[in-house]
Amino acid sequence: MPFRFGDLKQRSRASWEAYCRHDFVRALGAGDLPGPAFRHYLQQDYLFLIHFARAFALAAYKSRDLADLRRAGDGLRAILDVELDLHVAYCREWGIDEAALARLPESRATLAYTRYVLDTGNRGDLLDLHVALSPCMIGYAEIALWLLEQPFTRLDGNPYAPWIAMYAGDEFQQAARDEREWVDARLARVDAARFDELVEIFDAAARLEADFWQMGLDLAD
Ligand SMILES: Cc1ncc(C[n+]2csc(CCO)c2C)c(N)n1
Repeated sequence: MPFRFGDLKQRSRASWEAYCRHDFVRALGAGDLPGPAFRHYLQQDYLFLIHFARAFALAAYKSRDLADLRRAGDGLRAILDVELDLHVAYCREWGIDEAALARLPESRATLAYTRYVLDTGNRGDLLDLHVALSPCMIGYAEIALWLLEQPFTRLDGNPYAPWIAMYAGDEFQQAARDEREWVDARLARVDAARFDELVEIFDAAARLEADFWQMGLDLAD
């Protein structure tokens, strides 16, 4: 049986659940996440996105054919032209201006996660890097859809409703599906020993995503 993305989730179930069902996520859905926790998360996410963009540049470097090179280039451009602009606008609504973002000290959770992804890509190949990126790329899309199904989620008067709508929206859902397809196609060709290595990377990245939410809740530096 060829391996698929779902097998990565299955093998890392505890870490994946801890990430996707985190208290921060539930509070976003219920609309009762304290404002300072969201603001702290947003600020650190700005720094996260900058390193994430670098990871796509690394994916370009690690690409062996034009299709993968284009995919990496498109991902990098999407972060620079769409994601970061949206993020800065979102921060402004939450009273954080861009000059303040540029001066932010990086939290340990941001440092750990982003540098782990970059190191994984540096020492490994393009599949290692994509597996390290997949909890971010695919997890947020799953989280947004899950929230829309939960009885505790309310959208009326929820200050986080635009956040949920953005990740539940067609553009993000399509990007997540594309990523999943790419990973599925590559996983279909790996043996069990190689899959074990990839599970280790996936599990670490999922744990680091959960730590990122926790950093927001704890206002941790
Ligand atoms: C900690 C953290 N993890 C995941 C995302 C979500 N995300 C970041 S870039 C991207 C798609 C590429 O354009 C997605 C889905 C985030 N914002 N912050």
